Amino acid sequence: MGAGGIGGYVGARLAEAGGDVSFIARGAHLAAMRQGGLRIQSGTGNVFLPVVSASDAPADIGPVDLVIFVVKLYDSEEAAASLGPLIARNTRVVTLQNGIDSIEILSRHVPGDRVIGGATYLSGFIGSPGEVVHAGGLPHIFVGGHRDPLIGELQTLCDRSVGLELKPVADIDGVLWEKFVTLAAFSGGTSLMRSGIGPILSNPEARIFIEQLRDEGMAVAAAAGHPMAEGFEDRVMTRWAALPPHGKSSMANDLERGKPIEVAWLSGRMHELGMKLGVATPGHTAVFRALHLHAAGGAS
Ligand SMILES: NC(=O)C1=CN([C@@H]2O[C@H](COP(=O)(O)OP(=O)(O)OC[C@H]3O[C@@H](n4cnc5c(N)ncnc54)[C@H](OP(=O)(O)O)[C@@H]3O)[C@@H](O)[C@H]2O)C=CC1
Ligand SMILES: CC(C)(CO)C(=O)C(=O)O
Repeated sequence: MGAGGIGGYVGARLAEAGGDVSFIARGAHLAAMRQGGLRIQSGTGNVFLPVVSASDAPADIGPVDLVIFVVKLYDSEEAAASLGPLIARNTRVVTLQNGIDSIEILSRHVPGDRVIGGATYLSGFIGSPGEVVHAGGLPHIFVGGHRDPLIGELQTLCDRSVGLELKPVADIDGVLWEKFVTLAAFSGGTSLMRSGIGPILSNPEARIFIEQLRDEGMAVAAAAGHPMAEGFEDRVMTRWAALPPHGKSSMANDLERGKPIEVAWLSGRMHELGMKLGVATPGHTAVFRALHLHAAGGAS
């Protein structure tokens, strides 16, 4: 559901590994996929699927074993409400969306015990209709449901794939919070400073700002009962260093293209939690307020 930067990439890799994958997309991207298939440009090997099952109507596809839910957060409510025709008695819905709100949103539309949280450090975007660019990042996809046989089947498929490393975990909440803190800093920093991560880390003032965002996120997470585990700062650096110097967050890419942005669920959520929990978040509050102007896309 949402065959974009992440959904298009992950779906194509699963199809390449032999999975039976249908893509839910819309607009020019859907039209191009129907006409000419789906192309993935990737440093770990390009993919071309000349014929794909793709539709904007879940009813055209019908019940499936697993839905991978990767629309933007601002499209979640509508997309989740449309999932009905895909859901059978044993269907699982795995969300790889950023932030900490996705499971709750999905659980308003799908029975909560079918919803499985997840997070990925892959990076991708739609380069042109029908083409997804894999921009690097780490290939890891963390998911809950570590004892679920369906996740076991997904694991088998990912093990056969190129470039997808599925990691089922017992504590998905911890993973989601760690991704949230890491990403809120990365997205806020690369969006507000309009720069890739390389120049930010090598400029002393810019680096202080992105590290401040990281530290504010850590303080908020701790106050919310989700302290970052030992070695967090090192893991953040490893993730940021895995991206090319010009690598930006998906939010920064969307901002540049005049698309709506997920700031309310990232720096905005940090700001809101900070107010509620009594944690100062001057950096995230500044990002949220400054980018609020562009939250709905359009104007630049
Ligand atoms: N991109 C990345 O590198 C990463 C993204 N994420 C997270 O994954 C999620 C998805 O991001 P990303 O892959 O970048 O998103 P994209 O915008 O690239 O892809 C989402 C696609 O879903 C389509 N879509 C939305 N709603 C519907 C619908 N109801 N029916 C059919 N198609 C629909 C969108 O169409 P349209 O374009 O017309 O809106 C778009 O093509 C976000 O929460 C993001 O934060 C997580 C890790 C990395
Ligand atoms: C930083 C990244 C690519 C994960 O590595 C991401 O989650 C995003 O840009 O939204």
